[in-house]
Amino acid sequence: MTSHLKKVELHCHLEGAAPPALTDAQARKYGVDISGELRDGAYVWHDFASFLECYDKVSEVYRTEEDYALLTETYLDELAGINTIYSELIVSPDHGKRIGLGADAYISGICEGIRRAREKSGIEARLIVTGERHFGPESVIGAAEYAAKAGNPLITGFNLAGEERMGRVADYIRAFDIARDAGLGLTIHAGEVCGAFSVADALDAVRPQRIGHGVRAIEDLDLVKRLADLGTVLEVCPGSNIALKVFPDFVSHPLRRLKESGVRVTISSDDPPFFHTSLAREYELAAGAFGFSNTEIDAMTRTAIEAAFVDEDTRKALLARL
Ligand SMILES: Nc1ncnc2[nH]cnc12
Ligand SMILES: [Zn+2]
Repeated sequence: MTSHLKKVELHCHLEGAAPPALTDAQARKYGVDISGELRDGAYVWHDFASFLECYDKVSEVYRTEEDYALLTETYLDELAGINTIYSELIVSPDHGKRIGLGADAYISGICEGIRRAREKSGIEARLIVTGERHFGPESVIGAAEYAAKAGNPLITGFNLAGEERMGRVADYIRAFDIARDAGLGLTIHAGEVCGAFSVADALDAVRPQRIGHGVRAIEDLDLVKRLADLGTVLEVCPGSNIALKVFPDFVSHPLRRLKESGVRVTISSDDPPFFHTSLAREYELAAGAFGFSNTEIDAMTRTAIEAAFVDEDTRKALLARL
């Protein structure tokens, strides 16, 4: 049983956390036909590409600052309700721009949601601005420039998400240089849809502190040793990996092998309702499907706090709450 454990999440896409019932209400409010993407209370997709399309379409029904405040508050309230003390939300100012809301209002709504949730439960949250590979390298540079110039203390990291099969990490070095120079923490989606080469690419081109997923590093044991030696933290999302068929089942999922090889691993939910999961379920899977003891799970949560993109005072306070 893990319900009593304190929890931390480093990898959750904000729009990917949108509860289907809320999305349905939003679609009705704006008169958007979302029946192709949302049916019988579940999001509809059949592979990684159609998942990304579904994600982008769902995002389109969140249109105002208040919509984003509500979405953020709703998700953080859910996390706080399962004893989560810290959450990093992956956000995409490009989505704000695409719906005509604009990046500033998009971020401002999200920050209001964080403020409301923190006031109720004390949950801490930070934002990881992401560029989306499938929006092209120029847009990724734009996202990095936005994050760097925002001067928003809640924006503490930069990520690269989206279609991993589009381009190589080296094509995005400029964006990461901008983010690094601004003092942002760096993480990259790699080794999810693409194999070990993609994780090696991320280390060679950028050397981020963390990697989103990274689980297909298991295909190259020298690379696994490199990750362990560097202390790179993996944001592992087992439920997402199984839903997207990165691995056929939990028995073949490499979370335990990576941990036992000395790689620093953490657990997150990625896009919970899209993958029929939740952070609560991911912690239960860690105990059930992967057989970790509560002490081992607490150690992963501690690793997540150690790797969180926060100032040292906040890190100390979070460690004290564990
Ligand atoms: N699992 C995932 N991989 C890459 N990009 C994403 N955007 C939302 N979820 C994602
Ligand atoms: Zn992700």
